[in-house]
Amino acid sequence: MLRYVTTNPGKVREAERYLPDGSVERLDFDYTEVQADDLGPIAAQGAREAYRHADAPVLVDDAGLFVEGLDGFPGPYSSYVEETLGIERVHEVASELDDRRAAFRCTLGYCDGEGFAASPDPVDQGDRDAAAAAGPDAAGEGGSDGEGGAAGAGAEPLPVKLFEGYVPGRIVAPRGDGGFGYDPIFEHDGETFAEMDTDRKNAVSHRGRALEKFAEWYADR
Ligand SMILES: O=c1[nH]c(=O)c2ncn([C@@H]3O[C@H](COP(=O)(O)OP(=O)(O)OP(=O)(O)O)[C@@H](O)[C@H]3O)c2[nH]1
Repeated sequence: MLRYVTTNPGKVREAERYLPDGSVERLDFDYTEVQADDLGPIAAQGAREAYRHADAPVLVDDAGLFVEGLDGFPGPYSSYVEETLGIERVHEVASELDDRRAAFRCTLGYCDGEGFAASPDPVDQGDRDAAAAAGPDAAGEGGSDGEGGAAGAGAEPLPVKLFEGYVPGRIVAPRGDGGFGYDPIFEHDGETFAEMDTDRKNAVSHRGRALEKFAEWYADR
């Protein structure tokens, strides 16, 4: 059984659509988020910590909103900024900007305590190029994020497989009641994410893109 590791029920609601019924359960575990200017190392280290905690295969979901006119802020700090400033104030700050383009990014980190057979990097390079404005290069493959392992100095870190998704949009005044987090102020293709139902959001969202890549790899592995 795969554990989808998050304290955020909104993420699980979206993820369930991609994973076969009964194959996944939520693990409400608040892993340590290392300080990094990118999501990859946070998801990788989180996956290792969650795997050690669960002693079972885990999938960690680290996400963030990258505002172009703010050089990618809040990015990896999105959760903290949502809790402290709140999304209305993020919108106020963004409304002062000439450039209100933004992107959501999601990095999934999978760890089952085993190594992975050599395979093409599941991170879609095209997505990454398109995301140039949305933050620094994020993803890599198992163990390539440079994090230390838990087993002690000199030990190999537990391998982690990363899957990344990205969606472009722009910051607008809040609209809509659905979704969670920054959804009301993030517009993609004329609609905010909070105006979309879960299926429609999944079809275009950063999390949907990352989950699609993960689900395909997971089914074939
Ligand atoms: O409008 C949104 N639509 C999304 O699809 C989305 N995905 C993430 N977020 C927000 O970005 C931060 C991520 O932080 P985050 O990855 O650390 O997650 P989190 O703290 O909510 O839970 P956990 O999974 O870490 O336990 C938090 O503020 C989330 O609300 C989103 N906002």
